[in-house]
Amino acid sequence: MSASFDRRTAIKGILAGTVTLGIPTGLSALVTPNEELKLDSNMLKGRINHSVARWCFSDFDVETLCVEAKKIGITGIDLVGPKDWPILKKHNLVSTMCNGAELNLVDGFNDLKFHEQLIKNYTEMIPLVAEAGYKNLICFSGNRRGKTDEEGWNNCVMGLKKLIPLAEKHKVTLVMELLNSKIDHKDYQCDKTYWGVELAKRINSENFKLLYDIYHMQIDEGDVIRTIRENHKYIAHYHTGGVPGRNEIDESQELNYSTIMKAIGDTGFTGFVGQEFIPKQKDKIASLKKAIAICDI
Ligand SMILES: O=C(O)C(=O)CO
Repeated sequence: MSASFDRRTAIKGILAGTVTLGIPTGLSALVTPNEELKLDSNMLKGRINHSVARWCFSDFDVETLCVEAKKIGITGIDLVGPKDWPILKKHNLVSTMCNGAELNLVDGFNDLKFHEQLIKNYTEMIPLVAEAGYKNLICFSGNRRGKTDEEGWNNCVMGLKKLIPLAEKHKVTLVMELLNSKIDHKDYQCDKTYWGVELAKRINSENFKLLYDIYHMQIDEGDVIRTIRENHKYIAHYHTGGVPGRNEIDESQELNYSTIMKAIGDTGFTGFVGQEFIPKQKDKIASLKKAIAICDI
């Protein structure tokens, strides 16, 4: 039996539902760049809830991204604010990680001088998120700027604790993103899982959690699966991205996303995994489709 016959048989099996999608040696290894991957929402196993980060697909308008995302089984769009929520609603998609209350990534809750503006922004945004029926609102530590871990934790606790009663009342979770400070976000303070987890422990509310960005954490600390297993109760959301380069999450990069997804699934996670890679291939939707196939476990 030729290798190409094997591959075609396996692809047919996937389409017929007799071969499992997302196995580590599976779909990504079976589909060459020239072969179209057939994937639609009915073919997914449903153990992972899929979303996609709006900014990575900024070549498309929000409406087009909604249409294309829906076709391949994505049910949420990450990092959109109130202006675009009506478009998502029209397509029955969830705003899975709302944004719009943050100042930016470098000026965050770890610095008292930003608290007045941040508390105003989040106090206005939390009820809007709840009214729209959404759950997660992103926030950032901000850059360290010479602060010790302890100073950063204390300042974040002071600012965030003022918002937690409102978040609890509206059943909205404030989600702080872990970003790497080695390559992409030099000096960002919430750059290691232990730092975010310690903050979550001090805030001690189900309405404060972490966004574990697999791309960023592979760069800054590695040890992805063990870290997820040990800390999943503090994690509300995951982001993907190929390492190095933050491009496609396929065989061109170092992480085994199918295995990571299985580990996430095994923790009983019911939130969303957002694709947050910058597609390098010309057909960006084909890249997104393949990412969903890899993460469908
Ligand atoms: O800007 C980044 O690097 C992010 O991951 C934001 O979500």
